[in-house]
Amino acid sequence: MLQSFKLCNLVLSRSFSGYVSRMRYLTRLKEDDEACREALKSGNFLLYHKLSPLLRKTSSSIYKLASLKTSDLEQILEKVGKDKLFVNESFLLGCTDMGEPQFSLEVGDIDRSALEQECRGMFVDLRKAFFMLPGPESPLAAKGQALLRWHQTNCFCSATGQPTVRNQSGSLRVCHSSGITYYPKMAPVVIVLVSDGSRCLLARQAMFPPGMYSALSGFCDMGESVEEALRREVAEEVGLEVENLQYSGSQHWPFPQSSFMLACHATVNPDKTQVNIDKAELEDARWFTYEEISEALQKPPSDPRRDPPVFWVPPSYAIANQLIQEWANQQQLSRKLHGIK
Ligand SMILES: NC(=O)C1=CN([C@@H]2O[C@H](COP(=O)(O)OP(=O)(O)OC[C@H]3O[C@@H](n4cnc5c(N)ncnc54)[C@H](OP(=O)(O)O)[C@@H]3O)[C@@H](O)[C@H]2O)C=CC1
Ligand SMILES: [Mg+2]
Repeated sequence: MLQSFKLCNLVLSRSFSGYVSRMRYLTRLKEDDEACREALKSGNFLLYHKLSPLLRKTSSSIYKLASLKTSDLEQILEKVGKDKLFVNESFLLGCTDMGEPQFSLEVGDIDRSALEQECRGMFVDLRKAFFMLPGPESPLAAKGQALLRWHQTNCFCSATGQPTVRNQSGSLRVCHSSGITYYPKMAPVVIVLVSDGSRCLLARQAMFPPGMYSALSGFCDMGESVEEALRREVAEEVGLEVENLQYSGSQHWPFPQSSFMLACHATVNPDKTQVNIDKAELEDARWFTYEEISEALQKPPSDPRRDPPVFWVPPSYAIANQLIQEWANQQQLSRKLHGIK
């Protein structure tokens, strides 16, 4: 018993110190241009063509993010007529579990099909890539795109109009004229699954694919807490007052631009569930039963051409799905406790 406890502690402390040293290494790469240039010599590179990540089919016909080593990337660049120093345009993303630095590089000014051929892969729109990639790779693909997009849209100082200059890692941009430093930003968004105890409230915007309903969401206003934003959004969009907020988790969401999703559960008084929809924001909002939700969770997204559309919920990579899943699990448990089938 004692031995297994010691072993467990050893494993934990090893992985902990491994994690800590990786994070310290990344901090150094962010702050020290010279160290980052050195790291580029032994990096792993994710390529994006006009913000679409490069994917590669593995032997088992599964798609993965294509990750190229520095020497391979330099060779490919030379073959497509680009100077190998172009690797220095990359941005630092993180590092692998083995401590190898990872970078993202936009190659949109190089011929797409020549690159696809040389890299034995294909550039895929990020929304499609989310459906194709194994779970843990989607957030990395999104992070790489978000960082590239931020640099592409923050080339000038908003105070002076002068060009901003990146550091080597891409963790910031500086305007040398005003001295202002700009850091990559995400917009905070609250997302909430409202329950009345036995049903949950889902809504759809007119732009959603047919049949898809999701949890309520909205951008935080300047100066608001998560709790304030969440209560306001629910009041604005469906005219209800929520209570008992409970934090569930968070997610970086790249569509259409970088949002930082903060996901919560909340309840309403079961006697005050009449929704009053803000039609400017939402096409519909409805209460769904446990049976409807558990059926939707078990089936893949509906065929968008089906008429009338079938109800479905966001796919598993969206934090809305996590909220809905958690609510269904909690309902299932409480039904079991009360002997309901
Ligand atoms: N991962 C997930 O599970 C989910 C993610 N989301 C994401 O959450 C985000 C917010 O959802 P949504 O319900 O549409 O938000 P809101 O309810 O706040 O409605 C969008 C409104 O906010 C405006 N807006 C756009 N960008 C910003 C910003 N950065 N700050 C403040 N206001 C802004 C828009 O104006 P206009 O368009 O007129 O410029 C629009 O009127 C979206 O990016 C969406 O993709 C939503 C649900 C699930
Ligand atoms: Mg909204």
